[in-house]
Amino acid sequence: MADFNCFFLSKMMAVKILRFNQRDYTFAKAHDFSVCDNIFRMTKRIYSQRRGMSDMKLFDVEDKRKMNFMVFFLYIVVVLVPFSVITHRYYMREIPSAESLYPVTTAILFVLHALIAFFMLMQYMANRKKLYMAVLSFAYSLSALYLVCKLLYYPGVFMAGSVIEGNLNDLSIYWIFRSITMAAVFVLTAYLYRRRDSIQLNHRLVLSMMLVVSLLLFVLTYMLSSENSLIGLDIVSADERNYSKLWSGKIGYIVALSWALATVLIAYVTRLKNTFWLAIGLSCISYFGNVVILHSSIYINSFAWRSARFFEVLSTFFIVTVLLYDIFVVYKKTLKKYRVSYESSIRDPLTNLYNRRYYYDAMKGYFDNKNTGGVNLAVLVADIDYFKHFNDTYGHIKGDEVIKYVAYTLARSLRDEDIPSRIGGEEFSAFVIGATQEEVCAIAERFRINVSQHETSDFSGTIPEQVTISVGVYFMVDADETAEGCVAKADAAMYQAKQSGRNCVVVYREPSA
Ligand SMILES: Nc1nc2c(ncn2[C@@H]2O[C@H](COP(=O)(O)OP(=O)(O)OP(=O)(O)O)[C@@H](O)[C@H]2O)c(=O)[nH]1
Repeated sequence: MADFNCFFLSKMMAVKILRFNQRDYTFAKAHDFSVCDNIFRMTKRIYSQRRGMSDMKLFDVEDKRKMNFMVFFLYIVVVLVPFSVITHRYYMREIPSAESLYPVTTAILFVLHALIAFFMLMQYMANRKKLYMAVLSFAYSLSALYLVCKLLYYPGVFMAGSVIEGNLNDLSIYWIFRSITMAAVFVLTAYLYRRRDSIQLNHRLVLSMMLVVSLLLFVLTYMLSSENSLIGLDIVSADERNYSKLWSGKIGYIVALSWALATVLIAYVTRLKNTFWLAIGLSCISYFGNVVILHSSIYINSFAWRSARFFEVLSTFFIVTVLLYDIFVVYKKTLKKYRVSYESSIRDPLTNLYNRRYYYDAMKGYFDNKNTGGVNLAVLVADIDYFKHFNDTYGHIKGDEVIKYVAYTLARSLRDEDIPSRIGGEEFSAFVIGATQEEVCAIAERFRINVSQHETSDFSGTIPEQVTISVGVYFMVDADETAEGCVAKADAAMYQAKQSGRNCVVVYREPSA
């Protein structure tokens, strides 16, 4: 017993320390973290020794975090690095596909980013504590806006028969601003996630400031594009249609650095503790890979452009998948909770038989459906004989055991289609559907005999002495009878059984006039 208590005490401590570890490290530090750390390690050892015996859910958090980091590094080592190396090797190789592939992927990305923004906004609406979700939603909305603008620079997409060729300089300006803004918002997300428990955060202020800054950046992007002649940014040579000027300057490095910073911060602050943050981390590192790969490309049709696009699509795909998976998880959990709460609302907690309310509702439902025509219906009512004696002699806990035993025996004595219920303290009832009168009497008799033979049951060790029951049976004759009426008649027959000396089955007979 002492061991058992210690087990739970340790479990509580472990919860606390895990929280310190992941949520409030500074608080833990200020309160002598070394002590907590020792207890944590000790608890973990106790748990490890008990693996298989106890549920290890607590440490799932830790294990999952490590797993996510492994996936993260595997992605870098197995996908990102080899892809970048291959791309670097063949960066000049031109792919003869049309430039039209570019606006097609842009359109796909636009739809996906708009969807992500919508899903994240819904998550924020559902849980207003998650300000970082609103901010992320903002990042993807902005990205969708930039992507639409990029599409507008491909007039050929909208005009049948025209050549699909965009203004590469403007497209690059939009790409740079979209990337830098998104990376900056991811950095802000990491900060907000870290401060998610803080009540001082003014959501409206944060979101309004983001809106203003983003709009200013958007206007600046527009001003730098060819739409405006006052100021301009010339990064792509329009005649040669190549990007050597862009990548020889500092801009490429700034974009790459912003994504590197966003990746490190997201991984450090969130510790990739769940699938969502893993997806965000993978997304950031994919954007970083995107920039690194683009760095080796000069022509729009080069292999490097295609692989960079692949990483951008991949990065979006991670987020879409995890958001859809989240919806599935929430749906599954809600369904499970609903089932559990529904079951507990229709069951009697002591015996797990149906409760009185469900029992009467089920009978009424059966009568209302007019399924009664031609089907034999019967009601049994059973009461434990001298039950007060069990309570008085052995105490109420033993009395409860007797009730559980009789309920268990009732359920075992019935067929699957019958409905057993506990309708009162030590009173039970069953609705027997589609059985002949002989079969119903046989069921009632079987129930009575089974109850009296507790030595051969699973309860042999807990029932102190023989238990008997008195059973009343009523066969429904009139299609217009009510559930309460049927139970009352079976109850009357049960009282006759009590009067006849108990431990017997009596069938209800209409009193003669
Ligand atoms: N342990 C326990 N006792 C209960 C519960 N519900 C009702 N009782 C007790 O069950 C007893 C019912 O006793 P009575 O109806 O007087 O009659 P009896 O002793 O069963 O004798 P009979 O005349 O054979 O019915 C009362 O003492 C109630 O307190 C319960 O959920 N658990």
